[in-house]
Amino acid sequence: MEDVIPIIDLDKLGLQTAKFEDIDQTVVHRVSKELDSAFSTVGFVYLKNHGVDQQLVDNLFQRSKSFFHLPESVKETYRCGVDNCDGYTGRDGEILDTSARHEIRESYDVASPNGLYPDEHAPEFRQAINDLAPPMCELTFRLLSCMALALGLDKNFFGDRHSYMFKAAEKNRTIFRTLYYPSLADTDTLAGVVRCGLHSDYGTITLLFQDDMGGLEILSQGKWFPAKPIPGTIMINLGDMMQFWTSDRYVATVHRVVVPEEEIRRRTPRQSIAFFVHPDNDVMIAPLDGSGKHQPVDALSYVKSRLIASSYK
Ligand SMILES: O=C(O)CCC(=O)C(=O)O
Ligand SMILES: [Fe+2]
Repeated sequence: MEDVIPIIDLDKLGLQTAKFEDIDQTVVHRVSKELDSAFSTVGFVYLKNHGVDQQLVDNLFQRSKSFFHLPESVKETYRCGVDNCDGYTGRDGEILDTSARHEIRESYDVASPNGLYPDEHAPEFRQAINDLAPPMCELTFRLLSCMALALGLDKNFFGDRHSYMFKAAEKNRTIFRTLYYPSLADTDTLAGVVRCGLHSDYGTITLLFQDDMGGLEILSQGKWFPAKPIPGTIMINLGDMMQFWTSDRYVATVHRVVVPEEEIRRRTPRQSIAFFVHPDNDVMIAPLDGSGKHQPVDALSYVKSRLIASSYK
């Protein structure tokens, strides 16, 4: 199958260059253009040479697995809701595609270093998140600067509107989510059962790590394409709020995670880690070009409306 998702080499824009100010402007310019082109067409990109330490990523995959292997009754004590944005969501706890009968997925969300962590039952989970969060935030700020430049804005335009990213849930709904798709029984292969129903993400951008199982697909120009895992890369996709902000110049592409056809892959659990970047709660999202293409909405009201629509329990 043809590869529709471009790979962008961050080169010196990766975290191996300590300070954003020291980065070669030709690299910033190239990456801005490449992000602009990807976000205005397919809505997804792979980043290579991003500089996020793979050991920190592997560690979070491992610590997450320890949590998800706990008994359901223990995991349920950390249950998440629309208002308390930290915690666990079990199978069918969130239905992203209302035509799906079941979405067989588990997740654990945290919105800040001080949120609800399963310290008693998975003591190393908190540290694993909090080791990976700072590089994720720094990389995000660099990407937001490139996106602002590509749109002819001040380079700090988006960064200034994400100032509480992963700092305080009452001020910003950026979510670090670790996902676990359990082994599926034969009865789970019936029509209408998916690992993750089709949806677009709600925020500005999403940074995603996936294991090597595959199953993520994106809908582009009316066709589904696999977004296969490429080791060492981070997948970035655009969310609805950025689509509104840019008056649909950038597209929040619909995606899903399907149940694998091969039995061996169906029986194998899948894991991924998503960093859902959201603007500060009180930021009004209104088309930057002044067009009336979308109704202005504040970031918090928007995310809450989407959580309610996904019958988040
Ligand atoms: O698990 C994945 O690969 C993607 C999950 C996803 O799209 C989401 O949680 O928004
Ligand atoms: Fe998604």
